[in-house]
Parts: sequence; C-alpha cells; structure tokens
Amino acid sequence: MTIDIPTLLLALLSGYLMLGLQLLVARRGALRQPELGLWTWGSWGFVLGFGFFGARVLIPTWVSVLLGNAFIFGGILLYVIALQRFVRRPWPSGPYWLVWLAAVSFTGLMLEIPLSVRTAWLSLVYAGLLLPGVYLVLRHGWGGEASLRAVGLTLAVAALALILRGWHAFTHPDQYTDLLRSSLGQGLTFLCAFLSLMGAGFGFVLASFERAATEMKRLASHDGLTACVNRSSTDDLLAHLLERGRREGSPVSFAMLDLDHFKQINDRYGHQSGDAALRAFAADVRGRLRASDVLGRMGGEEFGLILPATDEPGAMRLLEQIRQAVAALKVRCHDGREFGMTVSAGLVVVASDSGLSADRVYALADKALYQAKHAGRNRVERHLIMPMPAAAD
Ligand SMILES: Nc1nc2c(ncn2[C@@H]2O[C@H](COP(=O)(O)OP(=O)(O)OP(=O)(O)O)[C@@H](O)[C@H]2O)c(=O)[nH]1
Repeated sequence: MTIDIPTLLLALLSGYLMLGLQLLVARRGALRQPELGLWTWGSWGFVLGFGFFGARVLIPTWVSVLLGNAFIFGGILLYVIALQRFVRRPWPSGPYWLVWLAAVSFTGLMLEIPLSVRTAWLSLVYAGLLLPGVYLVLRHGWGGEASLRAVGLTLAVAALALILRGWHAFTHPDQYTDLLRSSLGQGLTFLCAFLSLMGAGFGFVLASFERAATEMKRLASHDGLTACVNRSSTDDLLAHLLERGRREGSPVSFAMLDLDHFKQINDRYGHQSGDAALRAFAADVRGRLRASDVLGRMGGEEFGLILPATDEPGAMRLLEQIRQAVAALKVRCHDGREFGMTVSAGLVVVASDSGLSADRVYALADKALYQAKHAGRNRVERHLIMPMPAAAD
C-alpha cells in the first residue's frame, strides 16, 4: 500500500480551507472569543502552508519550501498561543530557548540541504513547538471542557508522529528525495501528524462551544456583575432550603442586605464605581460564608442571604461581622479617589416547624430591613419566627 502524497496534501488543504472558512463565518456571529480568533488565523496558516507545498509544480521549489514551512510554523504557533489563552495559564517554564533556536534555524535549512535532513529537522522543530501546547492542555485543561482533552491527546499524537517522521527521514533518507514522492513510511507519518492536527483544529472549536454553553448556563442562574446567584435562583433555593430545614428539624436564617445611600455613591463617584462597590461587597460577604450558605442578588443594591442550619445567635454574629467588615471596606475609583459604604440588614430566623412559605419569609425580612433603615441604617434588625403552636384537639 502507498499513500499518495499529492492527494493527501489536497485533502488536508481542503479540510483546513473548510475549517478556516467556517470559523471566519462563525466569528461574524456570536463566537467572538479572542482565542478562537487566534485559532482561525492558525487554520489559515495551515491552508496557506499546504497550498504553497502543493504549488511547487507551479512555483520555484525554494519559494514553496520557504513559504510553505513559514505558514505551517505560524499556524502551529498560533494554535499553541490560542491553547495557552484558553486554559488561562502562564507559559510553562522550561528550556524555551531550545524551541526558539530550532525555530530560527529552520530558515537556514531551506537552503541546499538534502530533503531527508530537512524533513528530519523540521519534523522535530514542529514537534518541539507543539509540546508546550500539549503540556498546557494535559496539565491545566484536563479538568475543563471534554473536547479540550481530545485536543490535547490529538496534539500529543501529532507531536509523536512528527518525531517518528523525523526519525524515519533520518534512517531512510532514500525515501525522502522528493516531498511529493509517495512511500509508505513517509505517507503514514505525514498522514498521522497532519490529520491529528486537523482533529485538534475541529476539537478546539467544539471546546469553545462547550465553554460558551457552560457560560450561558451560569449566566442563566447567576448575576453577571457580582457572580452571586440571581433572584429567581435565590427564590428556588430559599424554598428548597426551608423545606430541607423542615425535614431535618433545623432552623434556617434568611437576611435581606441593602447598601445604604447607594444612590449617593453613584451620583458622587459614578456608576462604574458603584458597580465596583457592588462587586467588592459581594466578594467580601462571600468570603465569610460556609459552602452551604447562599448569597443572591435580588436586584440593584439589595442582596438575599440564606443560612441553612443556622440559629439566631449564629446568624446575628455573622451579620454583625459583615456589617463591620463592609463599613471598613474601601473602594477605589478609576481616578484614584477612595470611598466607603455601609449596609443595613433585616434578619428572619425560621424555626423548622414554623410552616412559613418563602414569600412570607421574604416579606418579614423586608420588614426587618425597613426597620433597620428607619432606625438610622448601618445596623441589623431581626425578626424571630417561633414554631407554630400545636393544633388543639
Ligand atoms: N452602579 C450601580 N448602581 C445600581 C445598580 N442597580 C441599582 N443601582 C442604583 O442603586 C440606587 C438605589 O437607590 P435607592 O433605592 O434610592 O436606595 P439608596 O440610595 O441605597 O438608599 P437606601 O437604600 O434608603 O439607603 C439607584 O441609584 C440605582 O440606580 C447597579 O447594578 N450598578
């Protein structure tokens, strides 16, 4: 069996052309992630690279070799940078100068050097360029999107195939007298290396889709500004946790928290600083909660805090800590000015057998909050719900 190299080149060229075109079209729509942009240009690098390799029947060989390799080199580089951005990790430390040395030296190899030596060397250079990307995905992207795992594995196969191709070219120079000459060893490794690069090409697009879908799911239940759960999720969670408290015989505390005179903060320091204050407040409060507690943004500068299995002294202690911490918090405006804020809270402690609905708990917490505002703000007011008296026989 032989694998016809010109046909293989044509197949790769058309495959990358399709990928590049589809990515260009997709990016005009909702898929605007910058790393997908890098991937798109990387794919076009492969289109041009394979195009120049195939065009050697029309253009001088040295032009085909130089430009073909330059574009493939750029394509691989853009793929690896896109992977690094995708996993949001710094570059791994390591002997990077080796990769760059290899990359720089590749232009010299375009000259009058036997094809087998050039093939061996370039295959190793390309494998070396792929390895940081493989490392980043396998080390830091493994727990994320399932499609990214497939990208890491296919790139690892590509790197391995390129190393094998380098070794094969070195040990069988007679099979590498012409790039377009078909031989089994040359064909198989070429096929394996570039098909796995292509698999990674499509895999990365799927991983980007996967991430966008996860983000959409998160946004459906969370507030984009503060990363707290949103109003409707808080409603559901409160009803669920009240029911659980009832079953388990434990009290549930619920507090409404409202930043004081927030309108003045917006008016004095600007809406952006107001947003920064909301983010700082939410982050500070979240940092004080147990994993089972829930902080929801009910709207504007109003938050709902659900504390399962928490009695009145425990809830009061936490709310008082929050009140003091918020009063000590400093937020910096973009012009360098700093400002502070205070918060008022209305607490309801629901005994396990109170039989109260979530709506009623909201109303009572709201009432306690109103009392806190009325009594001068920057304070916590509480409302205790006692167990329902046993029904008379
Ligand atoms: N920056 C920013 N401001 C918001 C956001 N949502 C609501 N606000 C502002 O929050 C302010 C709420 O004002 P009010 O309801 O009068 O309450 P307040 O000024 O905090 O007064 P008290 O609650 O009585 O202490 C309004 O000016 C809203 O525009 C937001 O997402 N970002």
